[in-house]
Amino acid sequence: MSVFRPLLFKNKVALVTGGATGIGKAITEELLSLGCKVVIASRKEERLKATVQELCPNSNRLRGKVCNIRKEDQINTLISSTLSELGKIDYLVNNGGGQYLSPVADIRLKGWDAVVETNLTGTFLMCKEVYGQWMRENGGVIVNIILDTSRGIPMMAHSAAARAGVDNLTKSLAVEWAANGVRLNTVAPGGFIYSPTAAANYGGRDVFEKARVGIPAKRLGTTQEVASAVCFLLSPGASFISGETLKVDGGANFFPSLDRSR
Ligand SMILES: CCCCC/C=C/C(=O)SCCNC(=O)CCNC(=O)[C@H](O)C(C)(C)COP(=O)(O)OP(=O)(O)OC[C@H]1O[C@@H](n2cnc3c(N)ncnc32)[C@H](O)[C@@H]1OP(=O)(O)O
Ligand SMILES: NC(=O)C1=CN([C@@H]2O[C@H](COP(=O)(O)OP(=O)(O)OC[C@H]3O[C@@H](n4cnc5c(N)ncnc54)[C@H](OP(=O)(O)O)[C@@H]3O)[C@@H](O)[C@H]2O)C=CC1
Repeated sequence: MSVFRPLLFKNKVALVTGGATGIGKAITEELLSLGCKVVIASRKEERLKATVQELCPNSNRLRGKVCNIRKEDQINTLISSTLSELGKIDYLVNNGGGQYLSPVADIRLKGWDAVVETNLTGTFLMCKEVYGQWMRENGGVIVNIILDTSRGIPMMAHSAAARAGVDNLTKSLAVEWAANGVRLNTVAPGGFIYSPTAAANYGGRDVFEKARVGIPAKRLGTTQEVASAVCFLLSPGASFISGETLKVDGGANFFPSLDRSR
């Protein structure tokens, strides 16, 4: 059940990358329930179609658009087609991203570049394009999803470096674009938010279950718990918050026994 007041969100237009699965899908569901129109964008068309069919089969309040955030021309088209169909973009959620597990010594340059392009460069391009085409003149709110990198992330060093870059980029943009009415914040889920798609990338649910011991609450986080944080930061309730990083980790960051290398 949503904790937000729909009046604050009604008829807002939101663009959510990676919005067809996992955390992005929970954000999409929450925004739809609040009355937003939502565009979800990612690489795999079949996932987009399935989510549109599941969440909004009989209305065009939810649209799926294929876009690889590593491709500048595809981002340009995503933003321009959203604006021509829906007339505005009030909210951008840069949630699409990911990585693979590897010790640093085994990461090849091509793999490093793929992860940095996906997570850091992709977020930079999305922010720059939505600002240039809409938010510079009209304002808006951006939330960037990262990983909590505050203690480094062994086996995911490429992604940790890229996400720390996103966190810092967010702070610079929050200052540069404040006078244009644009707010940006970062949400940092702490490692273990269970979703079937996330688990599939890392060998199944067991990998996530093993993390319970390192979480003070002794449970995994849910995708809805990340979505709530995102919607708070999008809402007018956060209208004087910009450049901040909000961890959603059940306090795990303060729990020293967490062994992140497993
Ligand atoms: C332990 C639990 C952690 C929980 C916390 C985190 C959770 C999450 O983040 S959940 C989100 C999970 N979802 C994803 O990670 C999906 C998105 N990920 C990807 O798409 C890939 O990991 C990507 C970012 C690297 C992009 O892959 P792809 O489009 O396939 O990239 P390329 O074809 O350009 O490959 C480039 C290069 O990258 C290396 N590489 C890619 N995958 C792997 C792998 N599984 N193992 C080792 N190396 C990999 C490799 O060098 C590739 O080049 P080639 O060797 O020539 O193929
Ligand atoms: N689950 C967790 O414990 C945590 C997750 N996160 C982060 O949260 C975000 C969502 O992850 P989660 O929902 O768990 O996992 P998912 O694998 O379900 O989500 C990743 C999404 O990103 C999309 N995506 C990946 N690469 C690209 C690309 N190049 N262009 C466009 N879209 C892309 C994927 O769609 P497609 O493959 O169709 O392109 C997919 O929808 C990610 O950034 C993840 O790293 C952070 C901390 C913890």
